[in-house]
Amino acid sequence: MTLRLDSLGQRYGDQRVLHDITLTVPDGQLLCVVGPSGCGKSTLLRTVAGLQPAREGTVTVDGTPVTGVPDQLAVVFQDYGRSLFPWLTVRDNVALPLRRRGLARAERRAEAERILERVGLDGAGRRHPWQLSGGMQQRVAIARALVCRPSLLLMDEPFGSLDAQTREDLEDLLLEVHRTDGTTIVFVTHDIDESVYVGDRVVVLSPAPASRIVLDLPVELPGGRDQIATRGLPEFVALRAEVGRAVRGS
Ligand SMILES: Nc1ncnc2c1ncn2[C@@H]1O[C@H](COP(=O)(O)OP(=O)(O)OP(=O)(O)O)[C@@H](O)[C@H]1O
Repeated sequence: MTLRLDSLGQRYGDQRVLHDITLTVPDGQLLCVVGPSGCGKSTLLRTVAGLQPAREGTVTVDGTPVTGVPDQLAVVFQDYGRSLFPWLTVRDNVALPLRRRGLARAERRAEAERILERVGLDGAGRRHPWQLSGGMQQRVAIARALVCRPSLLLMDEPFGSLDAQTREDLEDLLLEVHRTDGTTIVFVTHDIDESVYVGDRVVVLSPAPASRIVLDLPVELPGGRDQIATRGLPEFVALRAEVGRAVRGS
């Protein structure tokens, strides 16, 4: 799916949050959005998700203006603990979005198990979210987002509160999903290293108020991504420095 923002502006009352954001995310691109706290990253995602109407400008998905939650869209939030239903098993949490598809219960469960295996949670389907670690819960949230095979995936600081090892594992899981499914992904993070590691492209927003795009950087790195080797590449270090300078405004 191709996502297009055209002169997008957002405000809350008198507070101008986003200003003149123009951006095209081609089908299958993994775009990272980085910016200081409060610059409007979550607001941007909520607008793309159709949860909040654009105050200025337009958002289109495959040429159609977004007026409500687009079909084929899935969202993963940072706050995985609150996004899962504690009274449902892991498998039923993951299967929930399939209800709208009219699949029979057995089919929903089989599909949920298949996705759980893909995110490395085979065997956890009968447990409840509160019986899992934070990293496992976030895998469940990712599985639930993937179960409907979305064409557009929005992720709002999804790994922000995880320990470093779990975070790296989930970054690699995301890259694997992106490689095999070709999903268009908008990934919000405040972590500069993470943006360069997972992104095909990094967009940096200026500080509040009236945040705008101050850097739009393609990420071209040789070879496949590897947590140790990639982060040591001179190209990676140079891109990280460029994003860092843009975030700091210098
Ligand atoms: N529903 C709302 N009503 C009023 N103001 C809001 C609302 N949501 C966000 N804001 C304000 O808009 C600005 C941008 O918020 P937003 O959450 O989009 O930023 P962010 O870049 O995602 O921040 P962070 O990195 O801290 O999560 C902030 O000043 C915030 O207080």
